[in-house]
Amino acid sequence: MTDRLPHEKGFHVSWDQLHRDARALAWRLDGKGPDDGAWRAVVGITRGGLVPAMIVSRELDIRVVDTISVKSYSHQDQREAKVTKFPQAELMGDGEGILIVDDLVDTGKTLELVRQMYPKAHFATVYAKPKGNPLVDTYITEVSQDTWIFFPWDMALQYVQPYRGTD
Ligand SMILES: O=P(O)(O)OC[C@H]1O[C@H](OP(=O)(O)OP(=O)(O)O)[C@H](O)[C@@H]1O
Ligand SMILES: O=c1[nH]c(=O)c2nc[nH]c2[nH]1
Ligand SMILES: [Mg+2]
Repeated sequence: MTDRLPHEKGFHVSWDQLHRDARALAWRLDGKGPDDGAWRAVVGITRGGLVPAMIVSRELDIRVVDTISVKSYSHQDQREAKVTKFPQAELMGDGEGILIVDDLVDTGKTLELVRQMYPKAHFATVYAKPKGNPLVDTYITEVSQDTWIFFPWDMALQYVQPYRGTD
């Protein structure tokens, strides 16, 4: 595929870069929980949030890990998000002391939905675009709205032609 995406820019993230950025996110969150700085649990938003959620839970030694599954549907130009799997209700309460982690926030539709359910949770993403920025409490790197972030699980190493081409 040589056509450009409808986004002007691409931000290609390697596994190594993602690992470093997710670690930086964990360190920023360290000691910031409401109960003597501690967090009760990490909840990853599937699927992209699972990798940073695992890294955060490992760095901060949080052993309680759960997931919430959010599926986005496109109806004409409107994106609508729906929860298809909930985390444990007794664990979550109103979200107090819970770290909810995703790989990125873009339009904010996903976090908007999850925030309505757990208003007291702390929302953390590795990357953020300006539209979704107000919905996230902590993030590491901001990219412009017209940038598409390519994650390592969506990419593979492949041959590219030399800049000057071949004979
Ligand atoms: O701020 P938004 O506009 O809602 O976009 C951000 C969400 O979109 C992507 O997930 P996606 O729904 O593509 O599913 P996936 O994580 O399973 O890949 C990404 O992982 C975020 O969860
Ligand atoms: O891989 C992705 N990159 C993005 O920039 C993005 N925005 C929403 N959903 C996304 N998925
Ligand atoms: Mg996602």
